[in-house]
Amino acid sequence: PAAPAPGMDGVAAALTAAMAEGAPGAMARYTAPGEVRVRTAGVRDRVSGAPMDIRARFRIGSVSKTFSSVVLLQLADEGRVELDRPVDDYLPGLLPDDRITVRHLLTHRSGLADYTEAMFHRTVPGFEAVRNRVFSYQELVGLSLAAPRTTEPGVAYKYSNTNFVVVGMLIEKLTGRPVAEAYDSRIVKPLGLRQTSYVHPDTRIEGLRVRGYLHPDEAGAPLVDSTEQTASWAQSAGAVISSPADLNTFTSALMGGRLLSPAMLGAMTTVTPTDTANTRFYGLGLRRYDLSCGTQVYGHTGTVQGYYTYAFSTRDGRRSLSAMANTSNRGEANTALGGTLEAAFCGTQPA
Ligand SMILES: CC1(C)S[C@@H]2[C@H](NC(=O)CCCC[C@H](NC(=O)C[NH3+])C(=O)[O-])C(=O)N2[C@H]1C(=O)[O-]
Repeated sequence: PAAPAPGMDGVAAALTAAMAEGAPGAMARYTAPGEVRVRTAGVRDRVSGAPMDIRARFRIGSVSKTFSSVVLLQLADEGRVELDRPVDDYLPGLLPDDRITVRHLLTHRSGLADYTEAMFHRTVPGFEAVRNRVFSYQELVGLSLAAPRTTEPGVAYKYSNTNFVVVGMLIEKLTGRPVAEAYDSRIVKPLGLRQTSYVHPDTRIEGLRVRGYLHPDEAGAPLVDSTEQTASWAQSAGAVISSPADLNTFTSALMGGRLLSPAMLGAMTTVTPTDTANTRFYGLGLRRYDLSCGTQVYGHTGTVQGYYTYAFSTRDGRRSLSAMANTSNRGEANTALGGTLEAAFCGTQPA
């Protein structure tokens, strides 16, 4: 019998809580030296009733921002881009303010408005309007520039998907190749992430998949199967597809120093607070959560139609947790799923 794992009882309780808040299913995978622990709950497909499966693939949303950040920081390590230079030096004329630097994009301090606020103001109509649309990067930036800037460059943190759309444009300008190739050659292949892909604008999730279910704004309205979408509204800000094991590998490898120089990883993990409680922070395309037991974990969260994701590791990369619930537009389910972090990394028992 496996050794007792008190934290995993807490993880299981968090998955159950996410389901109680409306997720059809949820799952989590925790790794520590010589240890892999898995918990699953509910279903990955409401029609077939297929049970949640730890091997299944799903949309990771903004965890994709950490993939994009790693690629850009590798280019910085190679001397091909400087973080404190204006974006305008690399993409002349794209942005209306040449004070916006590459670092401002990675830290969400550019002031560029987030076009998804208007796009998804009405959840299901907004999603249905774009789920099969293909946007160019330029179109997405244009949507942002049609809205007022949120801050002077560098002055304040204001999360915006637009920042990582521009990061994708930078990667394609600097490499001369699509971001998909950069993810593949710089992260997916070197780490052997066999369940990770960037497919745009194809709408399907190939292979064993989790179906995602979007909660409408109207209470009691039926869930919307949001599995198939181009994710073109997100692209380098949120269109990667992955699995729990690959996310464990990715965050562990990143924090373990396998993807960036020590100096660049140090820059990436240099954070500023994003909440008043001083427990949530943002670095360069990377979140830091300070947990109640004193453990600091680094990674990213994701919210894309039908999927909530958490993917975090300890600073040394020796412990990691990935968790997913197949619903969205349901904050209570997201908060419940987030309870897997405290349980896994602090060993807290269910309440
Ligand atoms: C900062 C976030 C939360 S939002 C950002 C990005 N996801 C999006 O921008 C999609 C927003 C609409 C999602 C949709 N919600 C609505 O339509 C509400 N009207 C739903 O819940 O499926 C991602 O992923 N990030 C999360 C992150 O980084 O954790």
